[in-house]
Amino acid sequence: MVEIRTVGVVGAGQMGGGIAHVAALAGYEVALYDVSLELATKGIAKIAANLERQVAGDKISASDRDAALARLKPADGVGALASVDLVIEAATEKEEVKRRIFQQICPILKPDAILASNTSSISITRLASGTDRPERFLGIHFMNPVPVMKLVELVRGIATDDAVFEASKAFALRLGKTLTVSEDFPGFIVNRVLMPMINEAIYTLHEGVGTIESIDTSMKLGANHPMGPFQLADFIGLDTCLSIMQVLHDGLADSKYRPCPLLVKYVEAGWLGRKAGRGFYDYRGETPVPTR
Ligand SMILES: CC(=O)CC(=O)SCCNC(=O)CCNC(=O)[C@H](O)C(C)(C)COP(=O)(O)OP(=O)(O)OC[C@H]1O[C@@H](n2cnc3c(N)ncnc32)[C@H](O)[C@@H]1OP(=O)(O)O
Ligand SMILES: NC(=O)C1=CN([C@@H]2O[C@H](COP(=O)(O)OP(=O)(O)OC[C@H]3O[C@@H](n4cnc5c(N)ncnc54)[C@H](OP(=O)(O)O)[C@@H]3O)[C@@H](O)[C@H]2O)C=CC1
Repeated sequence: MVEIRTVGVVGAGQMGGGIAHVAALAGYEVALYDVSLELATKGIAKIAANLERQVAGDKISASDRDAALARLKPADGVGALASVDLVIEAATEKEEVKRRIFQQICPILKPDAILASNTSSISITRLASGTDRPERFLGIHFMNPVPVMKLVELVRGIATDDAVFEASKAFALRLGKTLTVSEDFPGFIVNRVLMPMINEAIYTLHEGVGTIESIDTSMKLGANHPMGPFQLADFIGLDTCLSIMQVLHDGLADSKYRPCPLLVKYVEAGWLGRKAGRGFYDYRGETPVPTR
């Protein structure tokens, strides 16, 4: 069986940071790579703050935190990925961005390194075909926030080796996650179900059926969701939500997946949700205020 000891994470945003966080806590040496050393270093500072939250909440000890931080290194260039056993790509949900990253890193990786994508929706088989290692490529899809959410969806491409799949399974189990396996179709399981719900909430707003607050309250108190659909969309990132809807719409060729024009407008405005300070809510004040 292939053994994973060291991990590289590409993309130091909310998901890459979360993946690096849980991998370091589980004992893996982790290199965190982004377009600049500055962004990778910023990502590690965010992880330190989230580890601190877990110490404050008695979820981990101060020595667990220190040990995890000692295992995390910001990468100064792709060379830092040359010795890792597993790379998890968690960059922006755009196929061309991911393809460019794979072209850039594949020549540097060990020939037997496993390459995984945390994509929310894009075909694993298609991404794999743009690499030098379709047999050693798969989807390892974490949920946000990674340190809190229990699920990891595993997705094999048409060519994924059994040994690679088993090693990835063992890795995710060592992180304490519960696994589901999805076939490689647009949005896999979670986003095939979740994202049309969020998109429908946006249509419900767009058509004037309810306000942002009334729709969020309805779904929290009426369906027991921990966050309303607008809070959740802002949390995920509206650019990511739109990209996922576009993958569902293109890949399944059914008009029921058409992205709501209001979602498109928010993304075009750069109102991408919490990470941008504004989305369906404005986060720049003391408390979030609905933007319509
Ligand atoms: C788009 C995709 O491809 C797939 C996806 O991920 S879809 C999105 C899936 N995620 C969801 O649906 C999240 C839904 N929301 C929730 O479950 C909850 O609102 C939440 C867990 C995010 C926050 O819960 P909350 O009770 O409102 O907030 P809060 O009290 O601040 O946090 C709960 C706990 O999580 C911890 N936490 C939250 N974010 C954290 C982070 N990034 N790192 C570490 N710990 C974190 C907090 O420290 C807190 O721990 P304690 O209970 O020990 O204090
Ligand atoms: N948000 C969510 O709830 C979830 C997202 N995902 C998936 O995880 C992936 C990342 O999402 P998320 O973390 O939310 O997005 P973010 O926007 O928070 O982070 C993406 C990161 O990737 C970086 N990046 C962009 N291009 C490159 C590149 N060429 N090389 C290295 N890094 C790059 C971005 O840098 P810069 O800011 O400079 O562009 C940014 O730091 C996506 O595929 C998404 O679909 C999966 C599960 C849940």
